[in-house]
Amino acid sequence: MTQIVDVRLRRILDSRGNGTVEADVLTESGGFGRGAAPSGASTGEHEAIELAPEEAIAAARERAVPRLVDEVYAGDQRSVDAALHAADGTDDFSEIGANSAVAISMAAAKAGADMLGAPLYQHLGGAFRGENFPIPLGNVVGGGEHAADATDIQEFLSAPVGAPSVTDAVFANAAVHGEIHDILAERSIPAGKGDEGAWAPSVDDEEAFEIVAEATETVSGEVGFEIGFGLDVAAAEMYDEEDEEYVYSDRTRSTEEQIDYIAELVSEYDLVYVEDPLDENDFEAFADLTEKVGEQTLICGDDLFVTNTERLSQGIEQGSANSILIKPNQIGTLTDAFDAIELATRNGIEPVVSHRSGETEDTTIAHLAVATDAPFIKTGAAGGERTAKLNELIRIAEDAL
Ligand SMILES: C=C(OP(=O)(O)O)C(=O)O
Ligand SMILES: [Mg+2]
Repeated sequence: MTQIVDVRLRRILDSRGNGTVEADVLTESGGFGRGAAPSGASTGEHEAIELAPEEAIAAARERAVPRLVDEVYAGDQRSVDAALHAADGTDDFSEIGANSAVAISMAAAKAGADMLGAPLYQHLGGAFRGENFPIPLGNVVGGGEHAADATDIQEFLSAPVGAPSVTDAVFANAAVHGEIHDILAERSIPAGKGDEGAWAPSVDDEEAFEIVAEATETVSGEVGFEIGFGLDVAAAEMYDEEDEEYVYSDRTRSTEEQIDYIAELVSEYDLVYVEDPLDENDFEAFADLTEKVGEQTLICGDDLFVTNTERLSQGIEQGSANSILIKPNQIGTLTDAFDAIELATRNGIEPVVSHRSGETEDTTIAHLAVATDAPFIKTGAAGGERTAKLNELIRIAEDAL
């Protein structure tokens, strides 16, 4: 019933106005699924390879489509993703592009769900998925690779950890985003937005901490539940490999100083989450920091792990982190993303399902987070390609009751 009979690929726009790959998968009995690849700006060195969309589409048409059409069932996700790996033949999707692979993988999952008449989260998670909903981490102030002349730290993330429901949490993050707009106006600080819709004011990190702490406290008082905040430092982007130091606008920090700095920030601001506080190849420094503050906060590996089970296994062995970011396009298929989540969960590592800075209206990650019972999802606070996922979470929560 779910045998794939057609795969169509096209180039569409992403939220940065760049081209990306969209896939349609059709099945024998009329099932239909559509998936679109996101794209990173602060990409990890060890991610699967994104090709130019035209190149990825041509390669996938030649190598992957013949292995899928009349060969594989869309309802059997592991077979779909195994066919994509076989078609590519490398370990980083450098032949067909991780952008083609992830678009097809997500489209096939949706076609499978369509045929079964189940919502995607149900198809992926099955009857025994958990009953929890992810807490959304909302990017409210940012800079780094996502905005010029703004903060050194890439993302300041509102974290409504006390929200009674996913809907309350989504609206709380939007309120924090709005409150920050007001604070910036009061201080006469002009602010455009970065790639993910976060405010990108020309302030130093210290002032950004002050503003985000004030905004989360104010909104928390208004809504009556706890809203903390966290960071994506994206430290690999500021690490100078030759001089072995972290380069900030106003100073540099050695690895030891960076560890101490982050530990101080965790205590001072009660941070609930810190992503990529250190360089993407420094499993050891990550372990030192996790040893120091892992009881108080989540130390999350994004560029460190790149959703890759081999790198995650090394991190587990060395105690490098207690959380992992999950980005399906970093590894190329939903199966690989699921395997990373499963390995993490089995080892007490909290998975955070995540968008990319370049996004589309695709909502697969909202379903993936619910299907896998992930405790967090990072998918922005405002902006159409971000609210696509947040609004889908609200619908899923209503549907799942
Ligand atoms: C979402 C992120 O940014 P990008 O997609 O640019 O890697 C991130 O670093 O977590
Ligand atoms: Mg990151």
